[in-house]
Amino acid sequence: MPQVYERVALIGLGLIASSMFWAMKRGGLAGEVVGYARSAETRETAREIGLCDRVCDTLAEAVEDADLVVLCIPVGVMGAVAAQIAPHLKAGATISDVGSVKADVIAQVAPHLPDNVHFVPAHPLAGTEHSGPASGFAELFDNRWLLIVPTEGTDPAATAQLRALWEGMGANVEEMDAEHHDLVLAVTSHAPHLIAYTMVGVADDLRRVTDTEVIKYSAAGFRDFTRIAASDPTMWRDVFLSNKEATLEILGRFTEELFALQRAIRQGDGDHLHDYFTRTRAIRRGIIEAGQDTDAPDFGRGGERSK
Ligand SMILES: NC(=O)c1ccc[n+]([C@@H]2O[C@H](COP(=O)([O-])OP(=O)(O)OC[C@H]3O[C@@H](n4cnc5c(N)ncnc54)[C@H](O)[C@@H]3O)[C@@H](O)[C@H]2O)c1
Ligand SMILES: O=C(O)C(=O)C[C@]1(C(=O)O)C=C[C@@H](O)C=C1
Repeated sequence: MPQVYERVALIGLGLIASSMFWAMKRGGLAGEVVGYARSAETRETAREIGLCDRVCDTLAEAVEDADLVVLCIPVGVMGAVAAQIAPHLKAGATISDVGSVKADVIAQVAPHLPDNVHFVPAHPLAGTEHSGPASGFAELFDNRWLLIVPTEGTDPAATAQLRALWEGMGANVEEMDAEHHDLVLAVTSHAPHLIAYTMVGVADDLRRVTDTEVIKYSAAGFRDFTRIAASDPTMWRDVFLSNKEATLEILGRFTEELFALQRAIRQGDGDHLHDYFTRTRAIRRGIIEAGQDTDAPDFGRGGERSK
């Protein structure tokens, strides 16, 4: 695979940045990858495990001379970090991010960037419940979606170059506008995480009250919830505060459906329950019959997976 950028700077050395580093190395996609982490402890770990060709102690040192700077930090601090790096960016550089929310991140970051750089926001639809510099792996983005969310005036050549990088890291790339992205992700990722956090919290409260062994004897369905509910608290606090409107919209709809199911159970309305579960089963079967990985929905835009 040919080199796509001469020098890449990764800001924040957690799950996504470390996976990007290993994926770029696997594909020979960057000449040099430098990294910056806020805490000395993370920088030390990064140096120990060989994460990044060079680990920098300051933001300024990391971004100067970088052809691509990727913000791999929680969405709540994107604006503050953009303000700090802005004076040190190289003319012509591309600035991107991997944040789980797009409209708010664009609103935070764009005003700080000088006119002589390109801003190309992006979001990989791939992750795990783990975080930190040692949690990344080269295969994380293989055959997963990467959504590029161009802003007004985003340079097509800069977008094409970023697309080539993500394709080189194994992802299938599509473009989407920020508002649509945030609504889709509220349905497919943000609300499900909040529901998982709630379910695990309820089970834990129940365990404390009754002293039964809810956690110990948890069945497979609940275990899946506990995996999701183990995700990083800072990242998810920021996601909900940042994608407030779309998440509240979806949670409102969710609550209405939940009340309807609650009423059906109370009234012994088996037909309602059966019809509902038949409809949801058909959705999953439809996805499988269409030959799509359930991890990579098509977002109703006719997008075909290229691999
Ligand atoms: N984890 C996932 O499943 C996933 C998937 C796709 C996108 N994302 C997005 O990617 C971004 C990074 O997530 P992650 O999972 O790699 O998180 P992580 O917790 O593994 O890493 C985040 C890193 O950012 C650093 N950081 C926090 N505040 C900072 C600041 N003010 N200045 C500099 N560094 C700071 C942390 O110290 C940490 O090293 C987030 O915006 C998240 O929404 C996460
Ligand atoms: O697989 C997981 O553990 C994830 O939570 C990954 C997941 C998701 O919800 O699918 C989480 C947040 C993202 O922004 C993208 C992907």
